Amino acid sequence: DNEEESAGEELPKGWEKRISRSTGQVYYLNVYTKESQWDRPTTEANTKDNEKIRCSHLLVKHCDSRRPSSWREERVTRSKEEAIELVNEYRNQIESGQTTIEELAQEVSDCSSAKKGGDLGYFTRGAMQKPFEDSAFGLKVGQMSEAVETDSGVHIILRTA
Ligand SMILES: O=C(CCc1ccccc1)N[C@H](Cc1nc2ccccc2[nH]1)C(=O)O
Repeated sequence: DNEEESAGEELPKGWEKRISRSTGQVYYLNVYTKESQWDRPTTEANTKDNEKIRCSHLLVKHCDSRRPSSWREERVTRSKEEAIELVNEYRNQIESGQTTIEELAQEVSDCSSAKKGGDLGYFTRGAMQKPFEDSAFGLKVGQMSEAVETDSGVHIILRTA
C-alpha cells in the first residue's frame, strides 16, 4: 500500500502482500506460481520456468524399462503390471504410516538415488522425463504422487521442497 511504497519498502517484482485469513499474519504470494511464504521476499518472484523444487522418489523397474537393471538386480524381469502393483502396495504402506518413502526407497528403489532415500535434490523443469516433471511440479510440498510411469519404470514421487 502507499505509505510502504513511499517508505521505499516496495516488494520485489512478482510478489504481493497478503493477510492470512486464519491467523491474521502477513504472508507473501508469488503471483506467477501462486506459492506463498511467510518471509518477506528480497528477490524477484520466480516464474514457472525457473522454479526449483526438490523431490524424493521410489522407482520400480520392469522388463520394458529403458535400463532393466539396477543396484538391486542384474536383470529386472518383472512385468510392468507387476511393477505397478508393487508401487501401489508401497504407496499404501507409506500412506498408512507403516513406513516412509526414504526408508522404503533405500530397500526397494531401482534408482541409484536409493542410497539417499530417493532424494533427487533440487531441479527445474526440463531436467527429468516429462511424465515425472509434470507430476512433480503438480505436487504441493509434502504431497505424494500416484504411480507415475516413465521410460525408466514406475515411480512414487514425494515433493519435499
Ligand atoms: O537417472 C537416474 C539417476 C537419477 C538421480 C538423480 C539425482 C541423484 C541421484 C540419482 N537413475 C535411473 C533411474 C531413474 N529414472 C528416473 C526418471 C526421473 C527421475 C528419477 C529417475 N531415476 C537409473 O538408475 O536407471
